[in-house]
Amino acid sequence: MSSSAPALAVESLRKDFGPVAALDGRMVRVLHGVSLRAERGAVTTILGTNGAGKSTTLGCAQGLLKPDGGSISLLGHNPFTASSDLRSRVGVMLQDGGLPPSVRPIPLLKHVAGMYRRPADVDALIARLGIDGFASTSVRRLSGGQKQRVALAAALVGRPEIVFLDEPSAGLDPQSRQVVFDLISELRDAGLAIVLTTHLMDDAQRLSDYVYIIDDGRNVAEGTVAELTAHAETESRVLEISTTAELSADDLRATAGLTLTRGSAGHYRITGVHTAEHLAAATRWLAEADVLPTALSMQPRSLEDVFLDLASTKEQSDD
Ligand SMILES: Nc1ncnc2c1ncn2[C@@H]1O[C@H](COP(=O)(O)OP(=O)(O)OP(=O)(O)O)[C@@H](O)[C@H]1O
Repeated sequence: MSSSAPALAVESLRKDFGPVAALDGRMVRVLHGVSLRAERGAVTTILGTNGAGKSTTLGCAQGLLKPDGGSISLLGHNPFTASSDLRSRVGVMLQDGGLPPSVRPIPLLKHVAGMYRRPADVDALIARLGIDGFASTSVRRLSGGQKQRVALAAALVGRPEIVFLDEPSAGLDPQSRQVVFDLISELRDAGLAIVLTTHLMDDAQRLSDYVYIIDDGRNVAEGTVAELTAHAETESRVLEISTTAELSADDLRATAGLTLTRGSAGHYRITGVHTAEHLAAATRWLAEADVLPTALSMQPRSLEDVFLDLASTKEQSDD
């Protein structure tokens, strides 16, 4: 990562909303001091469960919401008071696209490009993202994945120095997803600061140079993917199980601190396997349930496991 000033520096950010009628007209604090940095030439990912405060943090970082405390530097400026000059150096891709429904994608992108002093090569971007394949369809009639590609192109067309991407691969088929991943990697290598929010842990694990996990408006963990999973790797494994039998998380809960989660159909994961005795307890539990799996395998923990652990720790402490 670059040693120069970060493209985005958020320090001890606080944000209140309200007054909230359901709280007798009181204000509600949703950010309690979030801090993060996004470097140039890096993908910085913000992970958090629904309602953790990701959108609020990014709304403040983009100058759309006024913070109630802390500080934000976006390309060296306060985004809430900065001039439109700063906006032209920042790209934003929203989850719902925010695109006008009645226009066709190519005139739209050319129009957006016309608003910038030194736009990207629009035709190259259109070809790269396969937008010419649905050029005659108005935005209203595009599929979710097609809209995503147009929204990504619109965020990049001004050749921003920092770009905010909200779920950039949502709704994309595997081929388009790969195109988007390759483009993000190239832009990162060219020095762009990329701030990513996603619920897709595979995306986060594959793309991120640095990850912040926030929960309930606070930082709970940060590091590279390797740092976040390495410590876990030496301490714990995941037992992956394939079976046609129905396994119940409730039945396992009392067993040696093991946790069962259901993945895709017929696939389960048991986390909390720290020792050989834990593994024996897990297989004993399967035997007692008279389940002979079609496949069993031990895996290192993924970013998703780290994230789920942090989220479940929070749920337990809320009980
Ligand atoms: N205008 C508002 N008034 C009151 N509360 C709000 C407002 N906007 C957001 N909140 C609350 O702030 C908290 C954080 O919301 P935020 O949208 O930032 O979460 P998020 O991490 O982006 O969630 P998601 O993954 O669901 O998009 C939530 O509890 C939400 O209900």
